[in-house]
Amino acid sequence: MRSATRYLAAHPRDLTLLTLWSLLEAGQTWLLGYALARALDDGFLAGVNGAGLGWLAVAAGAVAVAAYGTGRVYRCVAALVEPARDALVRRVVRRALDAPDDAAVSRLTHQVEIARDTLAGLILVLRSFVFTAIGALVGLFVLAPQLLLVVAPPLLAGLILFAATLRPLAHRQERFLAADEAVAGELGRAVGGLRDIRAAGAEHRVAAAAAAPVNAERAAAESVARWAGVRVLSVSVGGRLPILLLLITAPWLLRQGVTPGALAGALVYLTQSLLPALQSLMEGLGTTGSRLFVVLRRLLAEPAAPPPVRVAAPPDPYAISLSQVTFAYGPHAEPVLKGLDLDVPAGTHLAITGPSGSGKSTLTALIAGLLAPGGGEVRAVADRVLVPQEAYVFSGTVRENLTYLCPRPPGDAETLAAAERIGAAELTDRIGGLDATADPAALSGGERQLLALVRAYLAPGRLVLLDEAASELDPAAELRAERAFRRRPDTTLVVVAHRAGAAARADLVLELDGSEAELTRPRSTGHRSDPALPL
Ligand SMILES: Nc1ncnc2c1ncn2[C@@H]1O[C@H](COP(=O)(O)OP(=O)(O)OP(=O)(O)O)[C@@H](O)[C@H]1O
Repeated sequence: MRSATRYLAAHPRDLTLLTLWSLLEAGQTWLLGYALARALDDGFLAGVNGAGLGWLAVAAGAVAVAAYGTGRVYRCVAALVEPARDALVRRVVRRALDAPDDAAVSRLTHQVEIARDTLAGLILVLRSFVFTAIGALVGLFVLAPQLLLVVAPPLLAGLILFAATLRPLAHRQERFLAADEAVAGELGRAVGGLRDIRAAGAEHRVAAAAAAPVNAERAAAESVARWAGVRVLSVSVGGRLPILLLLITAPWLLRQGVTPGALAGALVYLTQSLLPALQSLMEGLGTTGSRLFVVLRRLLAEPAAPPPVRVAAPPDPYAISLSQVTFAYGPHAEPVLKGLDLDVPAGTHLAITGPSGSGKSTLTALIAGLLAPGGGEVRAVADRVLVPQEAYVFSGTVRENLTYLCPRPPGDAETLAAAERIGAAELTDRIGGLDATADPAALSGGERQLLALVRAYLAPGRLVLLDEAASELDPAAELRAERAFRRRPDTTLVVVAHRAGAAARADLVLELDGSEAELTRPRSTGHRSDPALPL
């Protein structure tokens, strides 16, 4: 409620327009009863049929004018609701990128649309009730103030009763939904294991376990039904009791000087305007409101953030230092790495090789801090950039794609120079320059990898981890990109390499094989003066 009020307060213009157009509706409500009263008193009952018909024509004209206003109202509601929907979509996408889960697509499509529709419905219903009530109450007062004495008290009592049901009913509906989900979860598990349940003769135990959530759901449903009953009572008190009272007190009202036309007009206000508006309000707030409440809660709930992996700084002169690192993907899984020690001096080019599944990507993820070791310690310099095999290119300009890892965007000359060094200059030209839009689907795997490599080159990381990041480039292009990183000042380069040449070019080679690891220095180095290597 608070965030909805804050949101509406942030859109004063649309809210003002909505109010102004809604006033037309209030005017029509008022005119409907008033014109009928006049048509009777000054027209048909006074024997002047022309005047009666004239007043009825005025009422009909008012309906047409109000219909125009209603059309405008819909536009204002759209202007209010669409930005809310966009904000929700942004939030859902950000959350899905931070912590992807299976429900992200449902949230993005189904739930956001429900939120938008229900929010629009709610604004329409609330607004309609407020303005209809204003129009009807003003009309009653204008016809005869005594009418308000009869109508206002039950109407007020009904509204108070209704307001009192809002919170308890919403809570009970939420409890019911939670109970419903618990039943679905319990039954889902049981259905998945039906064959085993029958084989083990465990039907009674499973049924007993399912009884608790089923009973809880039944109790929750009964509680919702009780409060829904109170809500129906509030419609009767607020919308129907005034009609009854008006009929019962009709003789008294006539004695007080209220005209028959005014009485008929009052009945029109009550039956044609107030009662339907009250019913829509209760229906709207009751069903739509709770739906919105539940959906928004889900959409806005923050996911449980995975605990950050802390990677401490390595001792000098190393960029990476691993001691006795053990890692397995599950408590009962074979360890991928077992007791691995590795010290990589800053400025070194390390190649990690080994057969498929030997743990090369796992090791780079541990160094990058994406995985936490099960045992031992991983230490690495803080500024790191990891380029995975699946290069990520998004629909945006080439410039945005190349520079989005830079805290301060580099100039165009620097960006183009980086593209040139990596060997992507021809590609950026072909796409249409830095301002052209990159279409990820139209680029080949190798082209996407080139863009990701330039992005990593421009990023401030002193430790660059290339996990088969050039696997789709031809050997010459791969060599060029690799050389660019080697020549980049103050850079430690770790390359996961399948090609033999890539390993031969490195200062150090870590060969992984099962849980064994061997660190060697290839014979053909000599392009760089290494600090004392821990071999
Ligand atoms: N998320 C995961 N959950 C469970 N097991 C995984 C997961 N990721 C990798 N593994 C397993 O861990 C082992 C090492 O995988 P990893 O991807 O690190 O090997 P790799 O040497 O990089 O392989 P490749 O050369 O094929 O890319 C493999 O047996 C793999 O099946």
